[in-house]
Amino acid sequence: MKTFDELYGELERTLAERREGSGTVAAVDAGVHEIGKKIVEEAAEVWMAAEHETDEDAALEISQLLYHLQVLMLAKGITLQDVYRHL
Ligand SMILES: N=c1c2ncn([C@@H]3O[C@H](COP(=O)(O)OP(=O)(O)OP(=O)(O)O)[C@@H](O)[C@H]3O)c2ncn1[C@@H]1O[C@H](COP(=O)(O)O)[C@@H](O)[C@H]1O
Repeated sequence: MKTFDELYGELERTLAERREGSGTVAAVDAGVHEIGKKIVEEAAEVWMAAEHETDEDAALEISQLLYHLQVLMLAKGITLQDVYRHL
């Protein structure tokens, strides 16, 4: 288990080191357009799981959406602080 901030730090390191076999490296290399499409897909899966599946299923989909949002943040160079100051 890890927190939102811990995942962001891990992904930062993964990208800096361009870790072999990393889906995050591949996603960032694919670019913002492709990441954006994935975010829309994951958001729809969150909605469907929340309406039609279990809370555990919804939690899983939410975790995937959060991951892909972080991938977009890292692709754009948006930090946690950039986001948190709007919360
Ligand atoms: N938390 C996540 C995470 N959540 C979601 N995903 C990605 O999102 C996909 C889930 O999307 P779907 O349910 O649509 O599954 P899918 O249709 O098979 O998706 P695709 O593989 O086709 O894109 C997964 O297959 C992963 O590619 C994640 N990929 C990585 N992480 C974490 O990120 C860290 C770095 O991972 P790597 O970059 O892969 O080393 C590790 O701690 C991982 O646990």
